[in-house]
Amino acid sequence: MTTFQELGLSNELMKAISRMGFEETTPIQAKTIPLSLQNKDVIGQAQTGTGKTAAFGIPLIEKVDVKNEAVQGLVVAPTRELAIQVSEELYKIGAVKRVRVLPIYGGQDIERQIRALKKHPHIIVGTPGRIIDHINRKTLRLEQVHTVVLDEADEMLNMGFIDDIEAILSNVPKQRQTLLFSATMPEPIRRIAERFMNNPHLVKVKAKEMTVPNIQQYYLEVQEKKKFDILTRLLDIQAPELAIVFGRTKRRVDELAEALNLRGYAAEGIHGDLSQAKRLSVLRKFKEGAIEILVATDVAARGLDISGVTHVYNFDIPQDPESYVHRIGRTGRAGKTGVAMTFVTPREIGQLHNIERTTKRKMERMKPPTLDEALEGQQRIAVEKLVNVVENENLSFYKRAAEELLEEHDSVSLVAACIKMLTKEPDTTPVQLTEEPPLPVKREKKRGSRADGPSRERGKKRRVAR
Ligand SMILES: Nc1ncnc2c1ncn2[C@@H]1O[C@H](COP(=O)(O)OP(=O)(O)OP(=O)(O)O)[C@@H](O)[C@H]1O
Ligand SMILES: [Mg+2]
Repeated sequence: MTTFQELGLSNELMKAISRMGFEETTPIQAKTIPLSLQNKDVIGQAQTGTGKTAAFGIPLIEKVDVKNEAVQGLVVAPTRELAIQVSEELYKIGAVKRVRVLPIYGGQDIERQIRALKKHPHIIVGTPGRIIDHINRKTLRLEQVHTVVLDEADEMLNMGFIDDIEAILSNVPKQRQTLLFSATMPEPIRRIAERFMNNPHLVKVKAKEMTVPNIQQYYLEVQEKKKFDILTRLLDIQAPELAIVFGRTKRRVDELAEALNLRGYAAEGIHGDLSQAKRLSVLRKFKEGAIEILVATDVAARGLDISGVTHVYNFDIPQDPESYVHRIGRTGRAGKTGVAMTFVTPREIGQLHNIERTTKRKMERMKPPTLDEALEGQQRIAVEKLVNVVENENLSFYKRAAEELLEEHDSVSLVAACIKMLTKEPDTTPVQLTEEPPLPVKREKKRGSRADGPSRERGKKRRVAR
């Protein structure tokens, strides 16, 4: 284990890092921070939730000259939510040093961003489209940028952002450092990376499997028509603290969120067709626990770090192994445990094996639970609630009534009645979901072909809207 002290960081950074509660470096941080501090180009690959943001954020912030008012660092991320989250983490790392960090992304009032850009941020974190917008309007100047980070670089290429990235990089000095981070680095990205980078060091945190060991992975073979009933039974049995349910298309996400609400769950959907304000408010409510289930397309699969996500459900099997790795990586972060459940229709078993081959990890088969098992699950939750009240609350006010009741009824019947009243019986309200055709059988990964409708943003041909 390496401590941050051993990396020779400034006192300002040390103070900020200890305020963030980080004690030791994670492996990717220990391996890449020294290289980045020496201005080397780095391709960093490590499992989800293992601190890649700070791995590029710490050296980036360390190298900022706060007296210089020019933009010195540029971080590019594939989604708006991720740009915001990364900028928040960089802000924390740079809080003591007083580094100014600004997120810029589509869907936010451009005039407001222009005003914020005039306040001389040192670091910009943005999505490709909006960064280009500002470059073209000359409201963002990048001549003094010394470090460029591409977070989730492979996803940006999947989404067809390659031309945008090239355009952005052509506005940044050639003598710069380029850092590329992701949990997955399929071969094509490494080749393309060579074009953007100068003799990059490939740092891969050695792991037997592509996914973290603290996520339990299961699959359930389920007929398309039965998926929804099985999902709600699982929710009743597993009682996740916070859960993310991934669906394949925007329509699917809308329908699932509505159906879950019909059955009494606090769920909301997030996908690329919602307004930015709506996307942010849904995510905020989820983080605060006001909704317990986030239903999402792959737009929420990458990078998002939400503590308390205990379960990920792949209602539809992901289109490619990389997507699987990132989706399930929304749980089991920073050493916590998590559970991932993937539904597979009989015709999609080939895709399941394809995922297992790539991740080098077998998912455990789980039998779909019955309605009785769901009821047992709910009963168990009721019992836990009851025990919790017995052990932790002051019941003196209720004891007299209890004693009177016990004179007329036996204690077992009374407790059974309490449990019955507290148990939420599984809801079987009928719901309507449009059937999704199974994924086509394919061995080769096809890029940029997620069946999630055409993109509305800047409509390039390979771009995927989610
Ligand atoms: N050294 C550390 N000690 C403790 N916690 C850390 C450390 N570094 C990062 N973390 C925390 O771990 C969590 C995951 O970090 P981060 O989001 O950077 O992961 P990631 O590797 O980028 O994952 P993904 O591949 O999903 O994007 C965050 O909450 C972060 O604050
Ligand atoms: Mg990340």
